[in-house]
Amino acid sequence: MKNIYVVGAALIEDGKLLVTKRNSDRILGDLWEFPGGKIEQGELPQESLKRELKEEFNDEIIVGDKVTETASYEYEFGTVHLTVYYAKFLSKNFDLIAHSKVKWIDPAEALDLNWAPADIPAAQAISKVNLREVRFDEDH
Ligand SMILES: Nc1nc2c([nH]c(=O)n2[C@H]2C[C@H](O)[C@@H](COP(=O)(O)OP(=O)(O)OP(=O)(O)O)O2)c(=O)[nH]1
Repeated sequence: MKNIYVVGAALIEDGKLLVTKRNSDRILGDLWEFPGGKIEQGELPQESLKRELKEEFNDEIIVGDKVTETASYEYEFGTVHLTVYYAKFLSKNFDLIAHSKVKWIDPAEALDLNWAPADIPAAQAISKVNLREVRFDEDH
């Protein structure tokens, strides 16, 4: 089975979480996810995340701590190992290239979305967090 290493960003602002819906024509189309993508050879996960957000939204981000441990899910096309990191925007262009929809939600609402299956542990973890208390290195 093919292993696919993926990073996602839990982008937060004013206590809200940004969630994105995958375009219909992609693998796992129309499911909600954390924006991000595959880790490429030689990249640190945090570097992949910054590159993906630049590609997908044309935005710069700051990457913080992991939301929870890496979750693995066996899809028919391979096993995705997904790690989600807290992040925040430095710019906000939001060019929608890979997504059909984005919205800001309260953490508790994360439990109601139709997520890509690998995302469910991270979504559940975030649903219990007061996002206003999430700190980034530069805040210390
Ligand atoms: N970006 C992202 N991908 C996820 C999440 N959850 C999840 O199972 N995946 C899967 C979907 C894809 O198989 C893989 C990430 O690849 P990707 O986002 O680059 O999407 P893709 O395969 O459609 O694009 P490509 O690089 O092949 O062009 O991980 C998530 O929260 N974010």
